[in-house]
Amino acid sequence: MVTMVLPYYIPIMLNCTGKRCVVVGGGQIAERKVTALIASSADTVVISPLLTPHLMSCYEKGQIHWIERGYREGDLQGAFLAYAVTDDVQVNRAVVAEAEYRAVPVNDASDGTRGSFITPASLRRGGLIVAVSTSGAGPAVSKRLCQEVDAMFGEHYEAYIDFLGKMRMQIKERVADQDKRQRLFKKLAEMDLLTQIREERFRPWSVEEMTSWIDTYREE
Ligand SMILES: C[C@@]1(CC(=O)O)c2cc3[nH]c(cc4nc(cc5[nH]c(cc(n2)[C@H]1CCC(=O)O)[C@@](C)(CC(=O)O)[C@@H]5CCC(=O)O)C(CC(=O)O)=C4CCC(=O)O)c(CCC(=O)O)c3CC(=O)O
Ligand SMILES: NC(=O)C1=CN([C@@H]2O[C@H](COP(=O)(O)OP(=O)(O)OC[C@H]3O[C@@H](n4cnc5c(N)ncnc54)[C@H](O)[C@@H]3O)[C@@H](O)[C@H]2O)C=CC1
Repeated sequence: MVTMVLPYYIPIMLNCTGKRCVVVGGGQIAERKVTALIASSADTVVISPLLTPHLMSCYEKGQIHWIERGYREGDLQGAFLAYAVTDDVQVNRAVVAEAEYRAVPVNDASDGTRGSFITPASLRRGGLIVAVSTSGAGPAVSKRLCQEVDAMFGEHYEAYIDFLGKMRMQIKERVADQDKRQRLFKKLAEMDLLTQIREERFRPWSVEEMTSWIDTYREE
């Protein structure tokens, strides 16, 4: 019998804004990783002798830096995050080795188990992120499951998440007592707004409505 032990991955949400993220390789897979980095306003550096037309247009628009050559040891200096996404397994291995030496988190697209992190399939609704991973066992399945979840979550989730964020801010501003805050957050999470959202009856609250809700429930 073949036994396969998958790594026990820890899911995290990484804030790459303004951070130097180095992508080694400029092909189709690099394109996927770079698209996410650009969206996150990372300081994205692509090292590759060639770029896909899409990556070239990102470069022309000033969305990425491009180092037009093959990878060299030392390229990960000052990196916050690294992706080894060339079609040359040896190069990807060398990138991973340098990343390990420099303690930079690294993704190896040609062998998930070699890098320190893998990329889940994901969907967004404003601040809501749903990420799906199979720990590398079946990336295409991650993609399909994510599409299924995508179909379950209507566009209205964006308004809901926006509402949650604003309410949380109001509660933090107005309620100093830790226990009271906790109770309000719990109450907020329990409110059946999702039914309203699904039935398209959800209407964003005004600040006055938010503060009056807080005042009503803070002493319970
Ligand atoms: C380990 C991981 C490392 C990483 O890249 O982070 C990895 C590795 C590999 N993928 C391979 C193949 C494919 N990958 C996809 C698609 C996606 N792959 C993604 C992630 C990951 N892929 C990480 C694990 C994720 C997890 O399971 O949790 C997604 C989710 C996110 C993204 O890439 O951004 C993205 C969907 C994006 C979307 O939703 O659209 C498809 C399907 C398609 O492209 O339609 C195929 C072909 C079908 C197949 O092979 O299953 C191969 C074999 C290469 C070869 O043949 O040599 C390897 C190498 C290996 O097996 O280690
Ligand atoms: N993680 C994933 O979802 C998937 C991963 N893969 C893996 O990812 C690898 C890359 O796939 P694609 O992007 O489709 O390949 P591709 O052939 O489109 O692109 C390869 C890129 O690597 C660059 N490159 C080659 N040697 C280099 C070097 N020494 N230094 C810097 N850049 C160099 C090339 O210029 C090219 O831009 C595949 O070989 C495969 O192992 C493949 C499919 C899915």
